Amino acid sequence: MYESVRRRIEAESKDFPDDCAAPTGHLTDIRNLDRKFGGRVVRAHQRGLRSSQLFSWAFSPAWEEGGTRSRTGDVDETHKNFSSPNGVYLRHTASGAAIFRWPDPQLAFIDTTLYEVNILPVLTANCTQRKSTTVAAQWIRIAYHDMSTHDVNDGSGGLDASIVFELDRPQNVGTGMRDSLNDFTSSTSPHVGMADIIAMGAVLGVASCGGPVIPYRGGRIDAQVAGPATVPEPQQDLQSHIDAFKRQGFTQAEMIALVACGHSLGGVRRDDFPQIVDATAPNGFANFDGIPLKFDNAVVTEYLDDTTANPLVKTANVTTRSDLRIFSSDGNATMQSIASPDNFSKTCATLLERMINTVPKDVTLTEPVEPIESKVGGVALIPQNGSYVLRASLRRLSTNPNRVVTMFWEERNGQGSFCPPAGCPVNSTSPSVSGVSSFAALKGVNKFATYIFNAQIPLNTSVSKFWFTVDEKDGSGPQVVDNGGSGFVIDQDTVLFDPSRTSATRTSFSLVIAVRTADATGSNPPIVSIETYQPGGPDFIPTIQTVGVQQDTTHAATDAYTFFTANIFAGITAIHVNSIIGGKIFSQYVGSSDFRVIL
Ligand code: HEM
Repeated sequence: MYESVRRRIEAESKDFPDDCAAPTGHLTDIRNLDRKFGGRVVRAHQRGLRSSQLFSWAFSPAWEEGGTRSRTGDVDETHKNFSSPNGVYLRHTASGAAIFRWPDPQLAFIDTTLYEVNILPVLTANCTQRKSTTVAAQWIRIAYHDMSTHDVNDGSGGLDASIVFELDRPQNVGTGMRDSLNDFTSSTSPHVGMADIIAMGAVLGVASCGGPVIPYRGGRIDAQVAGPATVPEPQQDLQSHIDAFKRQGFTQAEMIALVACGHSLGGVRRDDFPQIVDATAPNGFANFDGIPLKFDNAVVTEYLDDTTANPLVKTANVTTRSDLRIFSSDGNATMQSIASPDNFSKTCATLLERMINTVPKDVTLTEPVEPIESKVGGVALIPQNGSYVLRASLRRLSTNPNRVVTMFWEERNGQGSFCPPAGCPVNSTSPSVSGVSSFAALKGVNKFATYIFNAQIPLNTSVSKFWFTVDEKDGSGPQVVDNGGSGFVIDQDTVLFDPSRTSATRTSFSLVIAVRTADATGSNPPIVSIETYQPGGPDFIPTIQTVGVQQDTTHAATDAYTFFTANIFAGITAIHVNSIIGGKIFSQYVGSSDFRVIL
């Protein structure tokens, strides 16, 4: 199936408009799909994106509606790319923060990874120490090295995870690179690749050591090949450093400040640079400043008052005193300007944000992703015991014991025949209260409250959409949560991932897909396959595979559905169910966060 769709993309790509029209509507063919993603499907393909990755994008919209790669600004905001000289390509919205329109697996995943109790914030919590340095220092260094391939002259390179192909270069010496990628790889998903996670690492690392909270945007695209070998090295002369930073998009003053910001944490390892760190250094490690567990201005003040032990300033090997040459290159003017804690923090916030947003010119980043106020997830429509069960959850950013959350749904068939005009109401279970990440706490979020719904829906009416009201019982009245007006649309009920019949062992999943029997038989048998996403192994490159799905009579045909099963490895973290039924393409994405919730 993928081959044929790929051929169609190639055949038809020449007359795709290159504008950013993003029509809504059903996904019926690949042409619409490409338009829906503003031409990105074809452009990504033309750039040589692996077709497997392309199809992860292409088939990513859960329930077809919404469009996963549609950025949060698509719905109601201005739609313009701004580029700054250093290759920061951002789409701006009037509101300034990303707007979550379910299903948007990209934003949902970023929110989960940054703000829920998750592996990345935990790994760097309270500026965790590791191998004489900190996790945060390792994560900031890898982000800079990955970004260093950017060239403002042609917009190529930048933070694109090309580092995974560059690890053997002397510029990237040190265990910190592989340590970091090992930390990151399980947190990737079809919509948030390694480049996005590297950028997240820098944001989380800085904040975890008491540094500024840098806004996080997603949307980077992982490179498929190595970039140029352009990471600066300590033995190079000042002019080559000025030239390198200029090519990356930073002026000389910005170079001075950015190096100071980066070298606020961590230090130099003797194993990696024996010519810089001598044998007397404790544990073979020389810190850049006297407060290595804090992202602060000590690297600047110690340099200015000459109490510094920064190895790149003081090493006996004059050739490798790169920080000294850089810091003093404008007569210390820049270092003096960032000597106060406040100026240091503000300058570093700006420059580090620019660093992580320095991306190849054809990448458009989302708006900053703040904790999502009303996050819908775990949605599944399951044929069961003579009706459907519609499962869904609504996560709110605070708890309130008085709050009443009600779900409403509307029929797909025979509208008005079953539900009143205001929709069929469904009560939630008592909310489950969960903790937040340390990063969410810095944004003022202390607890999540999640409301779970199980709506019984007749098979003959089915469901077209659902929405919620949230009443805080504080006199302000119920607030409608309806996905920006569209409701949470269940686009189709022909092919449904069935979590209730799916089973898991320690090593595998037996995934069950329900196909409506009327469409599953006859002369046009359904074609169902599952594309699976498994995060990268030792090479840090994810595996995307297509798995065949067989009709499975161990689940007796019932409730107008026939069941298909695929056996997949338990290490899979996301799936796309792709099918052609009666000549129509159907797609359902079940992302990592929902995989956990639904199963
Ligand atoms: C001319 C530019 C630069 C040079 C020559 C340079 C050089 C170095 C060297 C030699 C190390 C020691 C690495 C090791 O021992 O394995 C280091 C560490 C580090 N660098 Fe830079 N660097 C530069 C710019 C930057 C920038 C711009 C950043 C980030 C904004 C940065 C962040 C770091 C961090 C966080 C570490 C500590 C890593 C750890 O402790 O594991 N560096 N740098």
